[in-house]
Amino acid sequence: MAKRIEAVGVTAYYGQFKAIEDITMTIEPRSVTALIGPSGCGKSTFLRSINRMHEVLPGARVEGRLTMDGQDIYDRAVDVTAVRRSIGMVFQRPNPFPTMSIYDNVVAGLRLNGLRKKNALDDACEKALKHANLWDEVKNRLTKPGAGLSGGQQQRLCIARTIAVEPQVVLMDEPCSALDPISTGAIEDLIFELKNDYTIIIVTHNMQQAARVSDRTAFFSISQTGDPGRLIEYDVTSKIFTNPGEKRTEDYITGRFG
Ligand SMILES: Nc1ncnc2c1ncn2[C@@H]1O[C@H](COP(=O)(O)OP(=O)(O)OP(=O)(O)O)[C@@H](O)[C@H]1O
Repeated sequence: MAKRIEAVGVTAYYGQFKAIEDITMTIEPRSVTALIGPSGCGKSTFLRSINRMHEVLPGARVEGRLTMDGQDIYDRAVDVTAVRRSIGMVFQRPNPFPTMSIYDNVVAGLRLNGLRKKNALDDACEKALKHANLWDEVKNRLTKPGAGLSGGQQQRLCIARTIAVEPQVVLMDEPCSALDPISTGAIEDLIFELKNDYTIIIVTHNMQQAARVSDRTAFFSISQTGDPGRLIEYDVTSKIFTNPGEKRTEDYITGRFG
């Protein structure tokens, strides 16, 4: 299921503004890769370039090459919907469909893909909720609204919704920033389990979180306001946090800037 993502010379623009420049990195399957760096250095822009969400904004475009197991994500022959289905995304704020039940939230993507059989939907719903460590908490109220869950439960519901369609890669944009420490711990445990099956890329402002959950860490930064974000250093997480190769990385992780 999990696939390797390769970025070669990826540059992304909002109109004339170059937000990131020349990002080259390989993201290994069945691993967690954290993207860290000061505000505005382009972490989210890079993340959204991976599943072609960036281009949704008017005037936004991506240059360079992004591949998933060697297949060009931006190839003209590629179906954008298929890309977004195979590269799922979890956002900062839990965003369950507010009027839908827990069950309908989880199977929404499967229904969009044409799955209709009740047994198959039931099985997929249970499997995704179990995988998201939410089943026991919601199994007796599947028909109740997803919006009635706590913030942390809603985020796990969104993760269940994302993995129900069995993506190959899961992108997470600060998935815990709206959650309390206990819910954050539950999501971090879940991320650790999910990496057995998925390639996970997580943007986080929380350095301890990056150190706890990721195998590799990419440090992005900008030289000055108006400049594009660049990848400064990318290495195994323990190295980035104990013995970084770049002074800028060290300054950032020790809190000297950012
Ligand atoms: N919709 C947009 N239109 C124009 N510029 C944008 C847009 N979104 C982001 N930018 C700019 O692109 C640059 C990179 O933004 P991005 O959100 O990717 O950074 P980030 O590292 O994820 O920041 P943060 O940590 O604050 O979320 C910033 O200068 C930002 O102002």
